[in-house]
Amino acid sequence: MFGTQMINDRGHLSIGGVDTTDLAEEFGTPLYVYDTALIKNKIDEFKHAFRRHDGLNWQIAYASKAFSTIAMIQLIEEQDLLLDVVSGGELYTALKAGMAPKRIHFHGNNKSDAELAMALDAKIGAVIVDNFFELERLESMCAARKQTVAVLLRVTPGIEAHTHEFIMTGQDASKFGFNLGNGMADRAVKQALQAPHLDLKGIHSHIGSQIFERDGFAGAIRLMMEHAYKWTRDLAFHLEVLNVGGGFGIRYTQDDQPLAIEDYIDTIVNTAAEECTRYRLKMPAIWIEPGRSLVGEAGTTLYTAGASKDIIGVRKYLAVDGGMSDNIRPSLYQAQYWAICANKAADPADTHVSIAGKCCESGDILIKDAVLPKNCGAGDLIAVFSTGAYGYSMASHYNRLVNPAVVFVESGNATLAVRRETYEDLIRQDIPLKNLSCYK
Ligand SMILES: Cc1ncc(COP(=O)(O)O)c(C=O)c1O
Ligand SMILES: N[C@@H](CCCC[NH3+])C(=O)O
Repeated sequence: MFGTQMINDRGHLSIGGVDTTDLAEEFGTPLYVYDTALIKNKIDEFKHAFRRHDGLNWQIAYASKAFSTIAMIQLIEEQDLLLDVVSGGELYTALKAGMAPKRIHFHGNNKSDAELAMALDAKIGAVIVDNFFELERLESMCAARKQTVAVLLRVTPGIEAHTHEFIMTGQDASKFGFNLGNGMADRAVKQALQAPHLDLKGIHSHIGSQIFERDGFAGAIRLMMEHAYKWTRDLAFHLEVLNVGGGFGIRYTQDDQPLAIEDYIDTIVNTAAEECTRYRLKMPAIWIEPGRSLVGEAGTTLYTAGASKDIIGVRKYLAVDGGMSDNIRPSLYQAQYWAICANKAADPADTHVSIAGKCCESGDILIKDAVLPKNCGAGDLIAVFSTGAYGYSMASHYNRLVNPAVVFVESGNATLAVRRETYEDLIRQDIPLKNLSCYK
């Protein structure tokens, strides 16, 4: 179990000192429950890992794509982190939450003019430029506004991180960034240096997500520093910032063994320092952008079990009141999760079942091989762990299911952070046929 999760004296799972059966009763299911103390602990672990490196200039920006709501961003601001956004919607949420614009960085491989204008209007801290199209547009938009903006260039180091192919981003064939290997990044640096309204601070790479090994980070940094050396020598460009993105792995199942946060940070900082010594470069500021590793383990989804189907000798299904609409990751990446029966948490888990979602897709299976107590069935509460990242943020309305509520729990208190959608919310943007002029 993670953070403040424990089995209380009623034999129930409790999180943040709150019994999950009480949460289900008060807020309904499906329900995303966030252990905010655990989020703060993770933030502290990252800060501590950096502070061990004396004299290092560092920054942590939370990648809000992992879980972006007003309350979450306010928690991030309160913890003194920076914020990454990748769309106008994420930027809007951040600004509405009161995040200081200077502390926001804007990513994305296809930012629209409207999104760039929104970022420039707000005077955000930095734009991470992904491609030549954006580089040119950003310079001309800034010129028209007589405004300068700090930029990093996203580079693709040509590293295949050991993770699911859908969440690898550092390989040569990636849709993201300027390739280091084929001269694209060199041209981008030259072009950015010549752009009078772009203040080139450094480079950024993000090699992928849910990474359990050091090699990918170290390899990417070596390649980036080799190029930084060439840019210093040939273009008199000194790298102020080396942003190595996010991607730090977390525990979804009991078999997962991610590195300690310190290990990731030590690898990053030590590799950068070694390369600076090798090339006689000044150590750049090290920026990171964790998403999953800050919020993933802090999130638990509570479902109520309903129908079951026992195909003797094949498989037993237990269906819950949510599914791929609140957690697309099992269907999209074959992601594995761990679940327990939250109201029978002290009972021995000895029966293999497939926890099925309620969407009209055979692939809507949350956990193919869960192990639950024998008598866990209709009406029981199922807790799926580590759903805090890319669950709520990737939720859909498939089958017109409403998005679940989100509650934050801490020190025995539970507070609603996002209301459950209503059926009325589902049809709010719909326009009746009789009002469609083309139909008349
Ligand atoms: C550019 C960038 N930064 C940061 C992240 C956050 O990654 P993670 O949630 O794996 O830490 C992502 C997502 O993978 C990303 O694309
Ligand atoms: N959404 C993905 C990770 C991609 C993150 C963005 N680059 C996941 O759930 O694992």
